[in-house]
Amino acid sequence: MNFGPVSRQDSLQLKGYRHACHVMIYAPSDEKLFGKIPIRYAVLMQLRFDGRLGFPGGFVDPADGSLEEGLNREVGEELGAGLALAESDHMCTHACSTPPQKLVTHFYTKKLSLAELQDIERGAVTAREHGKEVMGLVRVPLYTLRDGIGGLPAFLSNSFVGNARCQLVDALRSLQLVREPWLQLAIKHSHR
Ligand SMILES: O=c1[nH]cnc2c1ncn2[C@@H]1O[C@H](COP(=O)(O)OP(=O)(O)O)[C@@H](O)[C@H]1O
Repeated sequence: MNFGPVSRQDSLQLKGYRHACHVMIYAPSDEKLFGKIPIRYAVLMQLRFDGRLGFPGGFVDPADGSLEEGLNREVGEELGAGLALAESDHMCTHACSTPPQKLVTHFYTKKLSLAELQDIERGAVTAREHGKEVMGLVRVPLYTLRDGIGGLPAFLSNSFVGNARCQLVDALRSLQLVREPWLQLAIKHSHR
């Protein structure tokens, strides 16, 4: 699937496309792995029913009224959390015209405190779609271990749905959650 960037506004004029909205929830963390490797940020993704990784969210129905109302409905079903995501949380939009479906993906990011993010993790196991469409939330390791593979490079080697992998890398870069040289190395050493 080939996704290209498009503005949120222009994407809404596209004919025959379905729209999907997804959100990356993250929080600063001063925790350390094994007491020494800084975690720096907790970043949430989810393991989906199809075995791939993606972000919370989904298709927006015309009945939803707005993209953000659709996103909040999907997030409620998947996480059981009322996040009240708004247009100001929007980060980027991409369109893909490759068959079988014309798709626009809208991506949002939301910074929370670690305590708020942990509340979402706890609540997610009681959400409607837990164990069905969503197999569980996962945190993205942002560090790279000494072997050069463990951590972010190995995580990026997983299978991702749609353009979720690009959304993750772009967000880590633009929000400066991972420093550029480490991000470059992680991409280079991932099995993709
Ligand atoms: O995290 C993501 N980022 C980008 N695209 C995604 C992500 N998750 C799913 N998609 C794509 O968005 C569309 C909607 O998928 P999803 O399974 O989230 O919707 P649904 O829960 O409404 O069925 C699918 O075409 C899928 O390829």
